[in-house]
Amino acid sequence: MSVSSVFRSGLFDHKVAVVTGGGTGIGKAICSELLQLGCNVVIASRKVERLEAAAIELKKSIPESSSARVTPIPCNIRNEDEVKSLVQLVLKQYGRIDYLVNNGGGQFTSPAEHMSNKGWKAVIDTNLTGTFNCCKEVYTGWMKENGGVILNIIADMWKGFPGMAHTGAARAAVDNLTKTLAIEWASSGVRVNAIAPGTIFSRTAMENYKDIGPLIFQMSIPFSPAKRLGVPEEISPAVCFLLSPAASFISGATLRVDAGQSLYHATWQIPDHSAWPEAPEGENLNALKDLLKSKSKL
Ligand SMILES: CCC/C=C/C(=O)SCCNC(=O)CCNC(=O)[C@H](O)C(C)(C)COP(=O)([O-])OP(=O)([O-])OC[C@H]1O[C@@H](n2cnc3c(N)ncnc32)[C@H](O)[C@@H]1OP(=O)([O-])[O-]
Ligand SMILES: NC(=O)C1=CN([C@@H]2O[C@H](COP(=O)(O)OP(=O)(O)OC[C@H]3O[C@@H](n4cnc5c(N)ncnc54)[C@H](OP(=O)(O)O)[C@@H]3O)[C@@H](O)[C@H]2O)C=CC1
Repeated sequence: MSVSSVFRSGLFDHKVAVVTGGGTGIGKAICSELLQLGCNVVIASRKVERLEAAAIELKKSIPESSSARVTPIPCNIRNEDEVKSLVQLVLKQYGRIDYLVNNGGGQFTSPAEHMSNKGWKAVIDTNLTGTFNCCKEVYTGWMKENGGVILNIIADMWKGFPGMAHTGAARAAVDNLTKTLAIEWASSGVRVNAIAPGTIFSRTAMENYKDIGPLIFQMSIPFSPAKRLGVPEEISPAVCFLLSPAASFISGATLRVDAGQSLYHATWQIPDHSAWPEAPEGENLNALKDLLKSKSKL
């Protein structure tokens, strides 16, 4: 199927997408684009007022000719019962769930040694267990019999995630979960993929880090090969592509949408130290010592 025939207004007419964290940042950009393509969108997250305000704003994305609707449903993805009731409510209201976008998530910054057990669990429960809860309920409630597409938003954790060990571990696990579910659920006609964004600026993402938020995002700029931050509107097109029939042969894949950030150097600074064990004695170490001596003379 050619791209030009797929990406037109009405591509997702009468389809239904559930987007967790759909009221802010990346999630909101995804919902805006899906609505423009005719998709009905359910936005689900914890903060009711913010969710309802976002739904009102998102309605403006709906073309006049479209019958698409946006519905806010409060849900904490960490809570299995709340996820079950989310899926039941969507099926009652819309009768189908074609797409699930697991975008809701996040973390706080902390060196691993200072992370409390509660903080660790909060991040693992949100990003890993929350994603699993949503996948499982949407699959058993609808996609097992009817097919569909699942898209998991993960992160740039390819070189570990110093300063955010909990989220690095959770997102790597979701990368693996994506592959497992792509195979287990293939026979139901369900495709499962992931997107790993680079550093993506939005006001809400920055505010999550309170006072250090502006610094975290500013300091990331030199670490991007693009020498700028991404914005949510640079993630949503990739999401729509992977949900669309243009990606009908893509499953179990993780697409890095990061301007090459994951291939470039990392922000974590390792201070100079002499804590590492000495290299083994021998001609190579001697040659290395000679090299360092001659370097120090320069
Ligand atoms: C930078 C570039 C990359 C950007 C990537 C992005 O994702 S940007 C998008 C970013 N967007 C998001 O991240 C949005 C969503 N993120 C969130 O809602 C939170 O980050 C959450 C996932 C930790 C859940 O939090 P919650 O309050 O619902 O959870 P809770 O009440 O169940 O347990 C909380 C426990 O966690 C701990 N703890 C929490 N904060 C801190 C901290 N600052 N300091 C230290 N510790 C902290 C603490 O132990 C606390 O327990 P306590 O000591 O209070 O008894
Ligand atoms: N911005 C970036 O640089 C990057 C972001 N990401 C990931 O992309 C996703 C979107 O982040 P972004 O838009 O940038 O930041 P935001 O902080 O704007 O979005 C996070 C969203 O997740 C929702 N959320 C958090 N916890 C839960 C929960 N327990 N149940 C339901 N919803 C929840 C929040 O809504 P509410 O508070 O109402 O629950 C919010 O809408 C997140 O998973 C994030 O970690 C990954 C890599 C980089």
